[in-house]
Parts: sequence; structure tokens; C-alpha cells
Amino acid sequence: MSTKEEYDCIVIGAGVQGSFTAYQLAKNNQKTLLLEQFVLPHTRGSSHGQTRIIRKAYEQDFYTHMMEECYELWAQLEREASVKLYRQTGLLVMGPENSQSYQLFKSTLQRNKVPMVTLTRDNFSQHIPHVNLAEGDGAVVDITAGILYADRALKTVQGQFQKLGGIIRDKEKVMDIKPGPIVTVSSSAGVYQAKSVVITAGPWANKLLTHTDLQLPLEVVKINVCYWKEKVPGSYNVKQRFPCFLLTEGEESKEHIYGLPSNEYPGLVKICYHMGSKTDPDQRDKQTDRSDIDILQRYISRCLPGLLPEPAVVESCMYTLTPDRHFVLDHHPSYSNIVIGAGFSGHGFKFGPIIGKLLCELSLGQVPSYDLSPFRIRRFQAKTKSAL
Ligand SMILES: Cc1cc2nc3c(=O)[nH]c(=O)nc-3n(C[C@H](O)[C@H](O)[C@H](O)COP(=O)(O)OP(=O)(O)OC[C@H]3O[C@@H](n4cnc5c(N)ncnc54)[C@H](O)[C@@H]3O)c2cc1C
Ligand SMILES: O=C(O)[C@@H]1CCCC=N1
Repeated sequence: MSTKEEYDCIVIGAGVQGSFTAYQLAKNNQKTLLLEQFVLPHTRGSSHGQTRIIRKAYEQDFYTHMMEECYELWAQLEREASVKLYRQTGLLVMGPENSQSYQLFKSTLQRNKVPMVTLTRDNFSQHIPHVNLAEGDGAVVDITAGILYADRALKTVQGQFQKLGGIIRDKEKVMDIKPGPIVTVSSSAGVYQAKSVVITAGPWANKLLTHTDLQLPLEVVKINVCYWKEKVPGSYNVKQRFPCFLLTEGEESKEHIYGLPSNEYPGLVKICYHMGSKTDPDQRDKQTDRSDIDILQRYISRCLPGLLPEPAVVESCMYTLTPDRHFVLDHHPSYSNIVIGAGFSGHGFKFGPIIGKLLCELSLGQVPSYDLSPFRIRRFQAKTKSAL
């Protein structure tokens, strides 16, 4: 009979959430295995690419509260590994002054005393050149916001995990999970056992959860990651202090439009629509819908006159959406030693360090550091179904 490798915890999926969870577990002296289906690094999930926005500006207080500690955890990782992962740029939030969404962003910043600036129509272009503020729109800046260097962050946290004795096995797809007091995980290359398992499989979450008789109401969409060329090189550059920006839901579009200053590709500004079309994660490139790009083109023509309204580069990424766009951070309803981190709904990267801490706490049976009621599986009630 072949012997099975034994661990305290197995984490399935080495995206940002699984990598930070594995790192936290190793910090807590847990013998931890991190399994990843693809050769690392890869561009097939949700955590690849060079940049992500980090911000405290949210419509809900609970995210702003979590971000307070999260900024400290990002800084701690930067110090530990001697790397720069965050660059402050500020986040310009624009939206119809009288809309609920814009007012929620503004009041959350004010209530939580986040350093911010309110721009008036008169002083807007002095502070933010090359942007037309739409008629009726207000503008505030979350000063604390900025850019996270995403690929670098992933490499760093995985490296720190390994330095702590953690084991990463990539190109090992998990094929089966057998729940029990000791969980058995079978991959394409081996069989492992652990006291607990954390599932952080991003767009593949439901495919894996099938093995545990659970399906969550998750929808996977493909995002067209668009880069737009500056007419005058440098006008929207990070070095010119051009900020990240976010357009709240309003007349312009139903979903957010967001952008980051030109940085990773010289002369190109990343601007995306916060929604895409449904896809199977294994068939991502077969989804060719570009209606989001039409929306972006109209917006850019009207409000960003210094950009050519035709994307110069289009890359692909995926969101895993929950119905309410809040995360899933919980124990499996039937097996308390299986923990699930899923449904990050296109805004989870910035939370990586705190998600890692919370999923580690759940897997160790500790009381989580934050109220997890917005993230519990039971909120879906009838929408959660047996996989069998
Ligand atoms: C275009 C775009 C822009 C975004 N912008 C922002 C932003 O500005 N700020 C922000 O905070 N967030 C942003 N996000 C969201 C953020 O990137 C995601 O929420 C986050 O990356 C989700 O990470 P994850 O670990 O859950 O998923 P993933 O990164 O997809 O990781 C899951 C991993 O599990 C692996 N896996 C799956 N099944 C198996 C299996 N059977 N066996 C082994 N391994 C398996 C996958 O291969 C994958 O590597 C953005 C997302 C996109 C797509
Ligand atoms: O999470 C973020 O900050 C980005 C921008 C707004 C929409 C989703 N992702």
C-alpha cells in the first residue's frame, strides 16, 4: 500500500487568496501544502497581470474597516521580503452627485476619516488634467489609494511561504476531495491527507466543490483588460501623479468603469469595465463578446480626450461573481474542516493579506478577527444546492 503524505493543511489554488492563506498557515507553524493546477506563474485565473487597485473607498464600512489592517499587512510583507508592492497614487471617485452609489462612497470615506479631498467643478481640471468631469458628476479623491504590483506580490508571498517551510506543488490538478476527520486530496500526481483543507480555486471553485456535494451561486465572467494609448505620451502617467480612478454606477454605465495611470506598458492606460460575459474557466478564450469595449470607447471619447478611443492591447482575466458581489469566507456547511474562500467578485486582490489571515483562522478553528456575516454561505439560502 502506498503511503500518503500528511499535512496539517492543504490549500487548493495558488492565486492571491490561496497563496496568502498558505503563508499565514505556515506562519502559524502549520505543515502546509499549496497545490496549483498550472505551472506557476500563469495567466489563466484571476490574479495575474502587473497591477491592481488598492483603496479604502467602498460603499460599505466593513470593507473600509478591513482595509485599515490590510494596508499594514501589505507593508509588513514589503518589509519582510524587502520589495516594493504598493505605490500611492490616490483614487479619483466620480459619479452623479445625487446618486446613491456616489454618495455611499463619499460618506464611507468621511465617516471613517479616510484622508480625502473633495474636488469642485471649478478646481477639477487644475488637479486632474485631461479628464472631462461629466455634467452633474461629483468627484472625491481617496488619498490612501494606489497601485499594487500584482505579479510581484504573488511571487513574493509564495516565496515567503516557501521560506517558512511551506511546500508548493504546481502542475498538480486536484481531481478529488474525500471529506472526513482527515481529508484525502487526490491530485494528478499524488494523494495527500490533511486535518483541514482550504479551497481557494477562484473561477474553478464550483468544479472543486462538486466533490464535496456543494454548489454555490457563482457566475464566472471573462473580463477584457484594455489598455488605451495616450495621444501625448506621459499625459496620464503615474509619474505625472495621474491617479487611479473609478466611475460609480450612473448614467454612463450600469457597472463601474475603472482605470489606472500608465505605468506597466509605456504610453498605455489600463481602463476596464467592471463586468464581462459568462464563461467556463476552461474555455475562457472562446468567449469573444466585446460589448464592454463599446461602452469603454464611448466613455473615453467623451471624458478622456487625451486617449485614442481604440484599445491598443486587450488581455483576459476572470471574475467569479456572487449575487451580492460580497465574498464567500466560510466553513463548508457539512464539513467544518473544509474552508472556502471564493466569489471575490472582481475586487478581492487588495484584501489578499487579510483574506489569508481570516481563512487561516477559520481553518485553525479560531474566532475570526472580523465579523464574517456578510461573507457566510447561509446568506444564499435556497441558492446553495447539493452537487449531486
Ligand atoms: C481584470 C481584473 C481586474 C481586477 N482589478 C482588481 C483591482 O483593481 N483591485 C482588486 O482588489 N481586485 C481586482 N481584481 C480582482 C482580483 O484580482 C481577484 O478577486 C483575485 O485575484 C481572486 O483571486 P483567487 O485566488 O480567488 O483566484 P485565482 O487567482 O483564479 O486563483 C485560483 C487558483 O486556483 C487554481 N485551481 C483551480 N482549480 C484547481 C484544481 N482543481 N487544482 C489545483 N489548482 C486549482 C487556479 O489555477 C488558480 O491559480 C481584478 C480582477 C480582474 C480579472
Ligand atoms: O477593486 C477594485 O478596486 C477594482 C476597481 C473597481 C472595480 C473592481 N475592481
